[in-house]
Amino acid sequence: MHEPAAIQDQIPENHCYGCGPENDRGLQIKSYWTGEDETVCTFTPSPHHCAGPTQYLNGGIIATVMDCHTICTAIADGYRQAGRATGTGDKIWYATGKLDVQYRAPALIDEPVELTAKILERSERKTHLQCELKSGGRVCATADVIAVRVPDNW
Ligand SMILES: CCCCCCCCCCCCCC(=O)SCCNC(=O)CCNC(=O)[C@H](O)C(C)(C)COP(=O)(O)OP(=O)(O)OC[C@H]1O[C@@H](n2cnc3c(N)ncnc32)[C@H](O)[C@@H]1OP(=O)(O)O
Repeated sequence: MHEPAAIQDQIPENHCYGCGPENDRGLQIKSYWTGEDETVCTFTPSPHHCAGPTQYLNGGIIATVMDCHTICTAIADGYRQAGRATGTGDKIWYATGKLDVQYRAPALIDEPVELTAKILERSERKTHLQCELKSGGRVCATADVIAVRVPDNW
């Protein structure tokens, strides 16, 4: 069961290409909590997001949606840990310190991809997450991500 609002719609002033509602030429992914430490996102590719062969999704787009889904999860978790609703009070930002993607199978361009993110560990300065991307019912990519907390003026 999803919380009513997407995480990205609660984070203010985000112009990110992958996840910023303020970027009308961006991918505008939406992520939702499914549990204490887990989130999901469904992304529907457009034909121009293709790889060399037109039936498969481009690897950079795969990395982008995994990056944005996990970093937005870390940001929302930062607010949760602070005991605040996402986007309220002083801004909490995380940037990608590490994004290690394993491409395991080609992802189809003409089907939505399903992403899950799981928080493995968190400390004051960083959050360690794992991400899985499925297409056509199989795992096509996994990622190991370190989100690092950055100041508002980053
Ligand atoms: C207003 C701001 C907006 C921000 C973005 C909006 C995002 C919206 C959503 C966007 C979604 C898309 C998001 C994007 O696209 S974000 C864009 C892509 N990312 C970047 O451009 C990041 C560039 N790098 C930096 O700014 C700094 O190097 C960062 C901030 C990453 C670290 O800075 P700094 O070096 O000063 O940090 P520290 O030394 O105090 O270390 C702190 C802790 O972090 C650990 N660590 C650090 N690096 C790594 C690493 N590579 N692997 C493993 N661990 C690492 C480190 O060991 C330490 O841990 P501990 O020893 O405490 O245990």
